[in-house]
Amino acid sequence: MTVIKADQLTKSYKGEQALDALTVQFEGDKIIGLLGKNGAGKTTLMRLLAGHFKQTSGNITINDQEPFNNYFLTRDICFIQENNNFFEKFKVNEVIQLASQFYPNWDEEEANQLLKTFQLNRKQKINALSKGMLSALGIIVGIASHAPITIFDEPYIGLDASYRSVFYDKLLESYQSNKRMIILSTHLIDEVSRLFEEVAILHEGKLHLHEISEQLKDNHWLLRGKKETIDQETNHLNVIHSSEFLGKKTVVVYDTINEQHETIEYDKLSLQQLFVYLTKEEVAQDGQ
Ligand SMILES: Nc1ncnc2c1ncn2[C@@H]1O[C@H](COP(=O)(O)OP(=O)(O)OP(=O)(O)O)[C@@H](O)[C@H]1O
Repeated sequence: MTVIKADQLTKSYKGEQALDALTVQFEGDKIIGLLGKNGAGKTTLMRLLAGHFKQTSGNITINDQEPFNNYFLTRDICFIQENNNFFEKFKVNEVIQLASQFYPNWDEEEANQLLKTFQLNRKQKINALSKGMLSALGIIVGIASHAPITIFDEPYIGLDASYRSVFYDKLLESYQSNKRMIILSTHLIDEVSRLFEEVAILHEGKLHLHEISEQLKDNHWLLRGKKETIDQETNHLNVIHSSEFLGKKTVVVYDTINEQHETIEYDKLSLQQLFVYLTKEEVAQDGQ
C-alpha cells in the first residue's frame, strides 16, 4: 500500500514560502482531489513528490523513501503537468515508446485505445500538436502508465468540455480495473468531484482541510430562514459564511447537524461552492 507522508514540509523560492510546514498523509489506492486557490502550493507539493527538487526543510517520503534523486521511486510515479511534458522534437510514437519502456506497469493496449479515443496518430510530431492534443497525450501517458502513484496537475489545458468528460470517464474506468493512488489537482472542481474519494485543500502553503468526500458532503449545510431562528440554531456551530436579506438569513455551516428545525430550509452545496466558502479570506461578517 502506498503511503505518502509530508511532515513540516517547507519549500521556499528565493525567500518566498510556497509550502509552509505542511503536514499531511495520503494512504492507499484512491483518487485524491488536491485543491487550493492559485498559489496555494499544489504544484510545489506535486513536484516535491515527483522528486523534481528538494524541500527547504521538513520531510517528504513515499513508502519511507525520499523522492528526490531516487531513480527507482521515479518509475513508480507518473507526473503529468499542465504543459511541457514532452520533447518538441519527438513524435507521438516516440513518446509512447519511451513511456512504455520507463513505466513497469505500462498498458500498451489501453494506450492504443486511448490514442484512438482522443484521435491521436503515432506519426504526429509533438511540435505540430494543438494545446488540447498535447494535453490528450499527457492524459494517455498518465492513464496507461498504471504507475502506483499517478499525479495529474491540471492536465487538460486546451481540452474542450467533451474531451475533458472523456478524460474523467477513462480515468475512472482505468482506476476501477486497476486500483492505484491518483492525485488530481484541478480548479474545475464540480466537473471531477464525483471521482474524488478524498479531498485535500491547501491554503497559503498549509493544509486547510483533508477529508473523505462522503464526510465533506455529510458535514456541511446551507441553512435559510428567519434571522433570529438561524442565529439561535447556529450559535454553537462552525459558520463559514453568512448573508442577510430582508430579515432572512442564509448561512453555510461546516459542522454536523443532528436535529433540523422545522422552519429552517436545509440544503447542500456542490464541492466547488463549499470550496469557495472554505477558502474565502476572513472578511465576511454578518450581513455581508
Ligand atoms: N519556480 C518558482 N520560482 C519562484 N516562485 C515560485 C515558483 N514556483 C512557484 N512559486 C511560488 O510559490 C507559490 C506556490 O505556487 P504553486 O505553483 O505551488 O501553487 P499552485 O497551488 O499550484 O497554484 P496554481 O493553482 O495557480 O497553479 C506561489 O506564490 C508561486 O508564485
